[in-house]
Amino acid sequence: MMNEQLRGIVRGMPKAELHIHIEGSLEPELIFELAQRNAVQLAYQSVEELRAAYAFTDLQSFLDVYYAGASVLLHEQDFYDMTMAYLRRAAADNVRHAEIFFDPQTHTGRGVPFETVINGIHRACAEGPISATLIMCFLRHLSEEAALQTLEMARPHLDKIIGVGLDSSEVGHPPEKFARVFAQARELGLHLVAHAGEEGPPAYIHSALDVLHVERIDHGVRAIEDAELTARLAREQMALTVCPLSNIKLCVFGRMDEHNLLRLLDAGLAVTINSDDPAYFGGYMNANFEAAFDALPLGLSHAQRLARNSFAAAFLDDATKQRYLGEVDAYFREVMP
Ligand code: HPA
Ligand SMILES: [Zn+2]
Repeated sequence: MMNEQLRGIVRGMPKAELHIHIEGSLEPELIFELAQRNAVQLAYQSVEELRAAYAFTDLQSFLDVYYAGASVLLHEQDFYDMTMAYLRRAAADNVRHAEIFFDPQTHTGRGVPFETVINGIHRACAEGPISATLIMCFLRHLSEEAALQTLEMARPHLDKIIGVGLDSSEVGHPPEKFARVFAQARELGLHLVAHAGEEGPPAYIHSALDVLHVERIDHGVRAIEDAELTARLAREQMALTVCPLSNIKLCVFGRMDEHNLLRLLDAGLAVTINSDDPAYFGGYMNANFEAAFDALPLGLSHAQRLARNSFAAAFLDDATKQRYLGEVDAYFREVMP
């Protein structure tokens, strides 16, 4: 258990969030409010009954509930309200900058127009209390053809996204399946990331790097099973966007004191801490930091390193990045005993 002084420092430090699915920030209360507003019938009778369904055994058991929750999003204002609620909550945790994933296919598959989704989310980012940019994710359980069509739909909106990512059911859907769509996104000058090594094997991290040419690995915790890969990730300072509470809720690790976050840091990897789907996994950024710091022997120097890593791995221009890194260092000079 960390001491209260360190807890205060970790809560107050400036940080960036690089792994947040905006649909995963939809709180049960807002799901019910939107269901009522839009006359959508849910399979759950109450907020309590919905929350009771948040007992996951693996990634797929979560995704089934997560896609059901997203079914209440119909109008641009719904996407705006969801995103604004997240940005306000992140600001309260001293998140200065967020790079937000969204899953257009979850909505276009239900007949919601692509522009309804992106315009609502983007307008909230433009008006919200913190800096925020968007990464469009392809659902890997669907075909590469469907991903290519989604990239086509995004073409008139390229000024609203900074990159593309890959999420949903990992095992059985390796990065190679999306080689052509990532090549096209790269041609368009978009940043590239992919979920890899959450439930999938280290081989998926290799192919995310070598076939898709990603610039960050989302999760990546299974890298540690491959010593050569671990050494490469350290050598290349390839950022991992680790999500501690997510990993426990989805049973990637049995308990937080078994999480390999500190082992990854000790191996020299560019680890960051993130919330993934905060409405479903028990907390936003500071809850993730506190859960990790409570269970693992992490100290002040780790806190500073994690805060620095989050800005260093962000898709920001160099001057902005240096300004945030300077802000982190100034904060730690101030609080250092
Ligand atoms: O943690 C995740 N993994 C894969 N897909 C997802 N979609 C939302 N969260 C996740
Ligand atoms: Zn994720």
